[in-house]
Amino acid sequence: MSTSSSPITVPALARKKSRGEKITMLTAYDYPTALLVDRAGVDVVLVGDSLVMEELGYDSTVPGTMEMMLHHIKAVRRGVAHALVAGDLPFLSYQVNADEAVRNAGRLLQEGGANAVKLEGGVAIAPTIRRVVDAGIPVIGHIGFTPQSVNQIGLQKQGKDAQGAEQVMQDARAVQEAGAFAIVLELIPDDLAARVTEELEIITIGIGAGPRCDGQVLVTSDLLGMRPERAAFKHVRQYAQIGAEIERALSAYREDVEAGRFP
Ligand SMILES: Nc1nc(=O)c2c([nH]1)NC[C@@H]1CN(c3ccc(C(=O)N[C@@H](CCC(=O)O)C(=O)O)cc3)CN21
Ligand SMILES: CC(C)C(=O)C(=O)O
Ligand SMILES: [Mg+2]
Repeated sequence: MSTSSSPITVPALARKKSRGEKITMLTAYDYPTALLVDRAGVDVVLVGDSLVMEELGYDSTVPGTMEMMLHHIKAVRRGVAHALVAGDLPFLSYQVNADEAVRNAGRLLQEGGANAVKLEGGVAIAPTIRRVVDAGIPVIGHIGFTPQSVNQIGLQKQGKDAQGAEQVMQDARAVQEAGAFAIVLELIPDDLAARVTEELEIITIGIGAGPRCDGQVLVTSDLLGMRPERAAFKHVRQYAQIGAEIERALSAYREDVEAGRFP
C-alpha cells in the first residue's frame, strides 16, 4: 500500500523488505528540510547526530548532547507527516548504563516525537539495546564505522580483513538478537554488507556499504552538495550543487545592494 498517506510504521518497513522493495532513509535536522524529505517519499527521516558536524560545525559527533538532539528532532517532527522519524542517541547518552539508555531513548520519543531511536555498537551494546526494546522503543542498530568512536578507531573502513569481517558479523547478529528492527551498516566492504544482509532477518541500511543492502541512507546535505568538499567522500553521490547555487544567490544580492540595483 505504498500509495497510502498514513504514517509509515515499523511493521510497514518490515513488509516492504519482505516484498523485496528497497528502503530509503535520509537525514533532516530542521523543519524545512523535513518537509522536503517527507514530500520526496523517503521511508525514514533520520535526525542523525551528524547534525553536530553538519549543522553545528563541530569536527566530530562526539560533542553531541541530548539537548541538541531534542531541539532538532522537535523541529523535524513538525515537518514530517508520512515518514518514520528516527533520532540518533548522542555520545554518552546510552553508553554509561542501560537505565540511562532507556531514559534517554524514551525522551527522544516522549519529548522529541521520534518513532524510533538509533544507537551505535554491536556485541558490547547489545544488552542495552535489549533493555530499550523491552521498554517499547523501536531500535535501529549501527555497526561498522561508528562515528562516535572516531577517537578509538579513526576514520576508516571497517571489516576489511578476515578478523574484522568476523567482528562485523558478530556485531550484526548481536544487534538482531537484542531486538533491533533494522541496522545501519556504515563503511564496510560491499561483499561483507551483502553477507550480513543475507544472514540477518532485520532490515539492513547501508552507507558506504555497497548496493546489496535492504536500504540506503545518506546525509541529505551531502547529496544536495551543500558543501562542495563533501563530494570527495566515496560514499556520496551529489544530486545537486545547492551550496554553489546559494553562494551565487547571496553574492548576487550583495552586488545588487552595493550597486544600487536592489531595492
Ligand atoms: N556530512 C556527513 N556525511 C556523512 O556521511 C557523515 C557525517 N557527515 N558525519 C557522521 C558520519 C561520519 N561519516 C564519514 C566520515 C568520513 C568518511 C571518510 O573519510 N571516508 C573516506 C573513505 C575511508 C575508507 O574507505 O577507508 C573517503 O575517502 O570517502 C566516511 C564517512 C559518515 N557520517
Ligand atoms: C550517517 C547516518 C547513518 C548517521 O548516523 C547520522 O547521520 O548521524
Ligand atoms: Mg549518527
